[in-house]
Amino acid sequence: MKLEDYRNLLDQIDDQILTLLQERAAIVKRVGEFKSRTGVERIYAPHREREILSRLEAQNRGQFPSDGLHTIYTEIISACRALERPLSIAFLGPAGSFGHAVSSHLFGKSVKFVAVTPQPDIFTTVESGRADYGVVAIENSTHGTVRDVLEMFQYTNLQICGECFLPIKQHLLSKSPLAQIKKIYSHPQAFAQCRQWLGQNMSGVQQIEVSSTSEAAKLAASEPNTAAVAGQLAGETYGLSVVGESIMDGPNNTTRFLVIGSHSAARTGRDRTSILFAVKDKVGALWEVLQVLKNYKVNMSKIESLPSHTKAWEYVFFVDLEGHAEDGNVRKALTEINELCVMMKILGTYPIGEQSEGF
Ligand SMILES: O=C(O)C(=O)C[C@]1(C(=O)O)C=C[C@@H](O)C=C1
Repeated sequence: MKLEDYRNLLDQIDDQILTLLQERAAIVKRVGEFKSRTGVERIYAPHREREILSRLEAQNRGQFPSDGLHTIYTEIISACRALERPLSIAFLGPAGSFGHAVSSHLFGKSVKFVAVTPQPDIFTTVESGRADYGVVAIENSTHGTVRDVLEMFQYTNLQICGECFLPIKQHLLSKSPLAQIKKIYSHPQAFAQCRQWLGQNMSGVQQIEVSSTSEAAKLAASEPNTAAVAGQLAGETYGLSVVGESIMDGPNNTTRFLVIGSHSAARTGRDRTSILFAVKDKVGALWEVLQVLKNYKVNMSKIESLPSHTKAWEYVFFVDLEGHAEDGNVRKALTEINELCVMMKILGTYPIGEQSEGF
């Protein structure tokens, strides 16, 4: 066959793909009409999106590049979802942050992005309806919990409806050569993730903490002889070069992000449930709660204590459990924990996050 013949075949395939995309779009519009008529489900159905992506990835068996399939399908669903109603997503701004990268990985490009600073304000942005969903960083594998985000869960009625694990690569970005850098901007978490490299290679250079890595990149782009510790997307967004590549101390530096909105997700079979509770002031109170989880064979993947903010030295516990809140064993365990505790709140039940490709 000649090159032209192959190209003719590709044209025919592309025509078929286009016809199918048009048919898909028409059906999704009807799904949107059905949802608004009946009110059965929200436009964004994270469990359903996960089901589609998992099914196609399993069926593909690597015949089409797996990352490519994920990206294409995220964008197909994003464009179709926008036909029902375009969604707005709040992330830690300005543009180019890791939160921005995760938001577009999860929701695709056919959404309106709303840049918000600092992270706790993402909660108020969603609560007030200025955005439909928010994406917040909750913990990092090297540096631990993002406390100001965790604390917000004590006060909000928003629900967690998704999560995503993002391998984070921090770089030293600048318009100037390394030897001329006098000041480095970054978010405190990013500085903490790169402490060793900065100590060895940039000792004596002033470090200035700012509200996000993308803000740091924006500042470094506007001032000579400055640099930012930030990710690749921030560097590309503000036209900075990589003068120190992958400078993080831990090789598997990963951040966990949560999606918050007005609802949780339905069951997928691989789910997580986050709860917050306060125990009674008595011997063994926390042990009793953990015993309930053991009895119902519910695996706990995280526990973190926070000051209760109502009384000095009183604590609330933030716990992640494996399973959906409607799974029999989880439901029974939650009922018993609720009876044992002074307060218990389900923060959300949602599909276990996948590890997204690094940015
Ligand atoms: O199945 C639905 O609920 C849809 O609205 C359709 C669709 C899709 O494009 O397949 C779009 C948005 C939802 O988040 C999930 C899936």
